[in-house]
Amino acid sequence: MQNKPLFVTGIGTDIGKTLISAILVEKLKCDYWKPVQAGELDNSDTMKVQRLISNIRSVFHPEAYRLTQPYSPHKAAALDGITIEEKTIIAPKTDNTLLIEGAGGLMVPLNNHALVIDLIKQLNAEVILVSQNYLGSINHTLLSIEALKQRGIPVKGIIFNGEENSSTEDYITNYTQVAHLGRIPNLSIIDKNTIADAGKYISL
Ligand SMILES: Nc1ncnc2c1ncn2[C@@H]1O[C@H](COP(=O)(O)OP(=O)(O)OP(=O)(O)O)[C@@H](O)[C@H]1O
Ligand SMILES: C[C@H](N)[C@H](N)CCCCCC(=O)O
Ligand SMILES: [Mg+2]
Repeated sequence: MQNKPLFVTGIGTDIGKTLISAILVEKLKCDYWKPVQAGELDNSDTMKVQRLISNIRSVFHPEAYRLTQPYSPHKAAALDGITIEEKTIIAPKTDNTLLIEGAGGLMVPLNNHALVIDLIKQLNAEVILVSQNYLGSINHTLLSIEALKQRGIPVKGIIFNGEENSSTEDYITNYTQVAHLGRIPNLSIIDKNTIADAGKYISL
C-alpha cells in the first residue's frame, strides 16, 4: 500500500517549510506538490525546491492554484477574482511518496470556510511540523499540535529550524509527546550540496 502523503506545515509563514521540504525531497527522493502558491509565480516554492535537489526520481506536480498576489490564499484568490474550491484540490497520482507543502501555517484560510488544516484532513495526510526557536515559538508550536490532535490528524513529528534551544525543544517534545525529527542549523550557503548534506540532521 502507498504511504500517506507527508504534509509539511509550519508554525507560521516564512518558517522554513520550503527549505526543509527541499531537504526532505532530496533525502527521501519523494515527489513534491504545493497545491496553493500565492505570489512569486516567477520564483515559486516548486521552482525553489526543484533548483535545490539533485536526484532524478522526484517529480514536481503542478499547483492546483497559482495566485498572483503574496497574501493569505483567501485574499490572494479574491484579488485574482476567483474563489478557491477546496474540494477540487485532489492529490496527484504517483507511485512515490508525495510531499505536500502548505501555505503559511495551519489556520490560514483558503476561502471563507476552509483552512489549510481542513485541506490536510481532506488529503488524508500525515503532518511534519516545522518550528523555529524564537520567543513565542513554544506557544505557536503547542497551539499547532493541539489543533492537529483535536482533528485527529496524524503527526509524524516536528523539525526545528535554525538556532538550537534545547530547553524549548525539550519542553515541546515532552508536553506534546510528538517525535523530534531533528534540527536544521542556519545554513550560510543554500545550494544542492548543503541541502543534500542537511539530510543527515533529520531522522526519517
Ligand atoms: N535553516 C536555514 N538556514 C538559512 N536560511 C534559512 C533557513 N531556513 C529558512 N531559511 C530562509 O528563510 C526564508 C524563509 O524560508 P522558507 O521560504 O523555507 O519559508 P516558508 O515557510 O516556506 O515560507 P512560505 O510560508 O512563504 O511558504 C528563505 O529565504 C530561506 O532560504
Ligand atoms: C504569501 C506567503 N508567502 C504565504 N504563502 C501565505 C501566508 C499567509 C499567512 C496568513 C496569516 O496567517 O495571516
Ligand atoms: Mg514555502
